[in-house]
Amino acid sequence: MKISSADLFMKVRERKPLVHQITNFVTVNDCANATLAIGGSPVMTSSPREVADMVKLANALVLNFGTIDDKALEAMEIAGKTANALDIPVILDPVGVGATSYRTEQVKELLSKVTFQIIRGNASEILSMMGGDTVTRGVDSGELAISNAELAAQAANELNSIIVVSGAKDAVSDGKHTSIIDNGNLLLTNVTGTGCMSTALIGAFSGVTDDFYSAAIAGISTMSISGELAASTLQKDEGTGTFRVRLIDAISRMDKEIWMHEVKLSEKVAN
Ligand SMILES: Nc1ncnc2c1ncn2[C@@H]1O[C@H](COP(=O)(O)OP(=O)(O)OP(=O)(O)O)[C@@H](O)[C@H]1O
Ligand SMILES: Cc1ncsc1CCO
Ligand SMILES: [Mg+2]
Repeated sequence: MKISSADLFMKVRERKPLVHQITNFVTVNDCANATLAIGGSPVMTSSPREVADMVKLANALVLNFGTIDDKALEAMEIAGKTANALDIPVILDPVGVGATSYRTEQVKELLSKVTFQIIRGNASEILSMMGGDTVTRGVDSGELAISNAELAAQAANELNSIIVVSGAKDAVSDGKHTSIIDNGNLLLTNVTGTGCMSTALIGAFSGVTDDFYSAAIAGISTMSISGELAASTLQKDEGTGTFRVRLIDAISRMDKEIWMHEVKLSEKVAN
């Protein structure tokens, strides 16, 4: 598992996958820059009249619930169905699901129409997608009793998708295997969109392989390791603004060697 994720860095930079993202207006620019930094090519378009044509050109599709409205949801359904028909991987970021009934109902609706190869969210969002008691506050995660690894494994079985639960420890599961990534830095929670950007990275890696488990690990671990590296460069008079810029620097410098040196990845077989 470790080796196949490591090999994806070069593949992304060689192939420059086009990652079509229907995403939120808060973090759209950061997601485009994160995609470029890892070697992908972003396109962020959301008109229901255009998305079917755009997704046909794409290597991966990312659907992000951050600022959904009825028009964006219409575009997501069209793009998602088109991608499914063409075997283009679809990745969901269920931002804020659990906070309001609109988000929770609409994500269920979309799940019934579109197949997602990977779903990445924080623990509250993933729990809410399984019908659990909601602890999502706005777009941030609350405290849960269940570990991210257990949650990811259960959600993978229930939702029939590879699940990434991000947090202090990130977990990736296909329901049979669960991997834990013990990288990260608290500063990642003080800059908006680090979760959205990690989903964009997962999209880029999914555009160059059909090993979506390895793509999910590569994407989320790139964000967590880049957070550590960016934090380690901060001087006394620097804060979250500089951190945000250094984060993109670290993503743009990430490669197989750095990743192999920094990643704290453990794999276990669930149940
Ligand atoms: N307590 C923590 N300590 C260290 N790293 C963390 C912590 N919580 C989250 N992270 C890291 O922050 C990144 C984003 O994950 P997070 O769970 O905060 O996403 P999110 O809630 O969807 O964020 P957003 O909605 O702002 O985009 C991941 O790389 C994750 O590992
Ligand atoms: C702050 C915020 N609100 C809606 S989307 C978003 C970006 C982080 O998910
Ligand atoms: Mg999020």
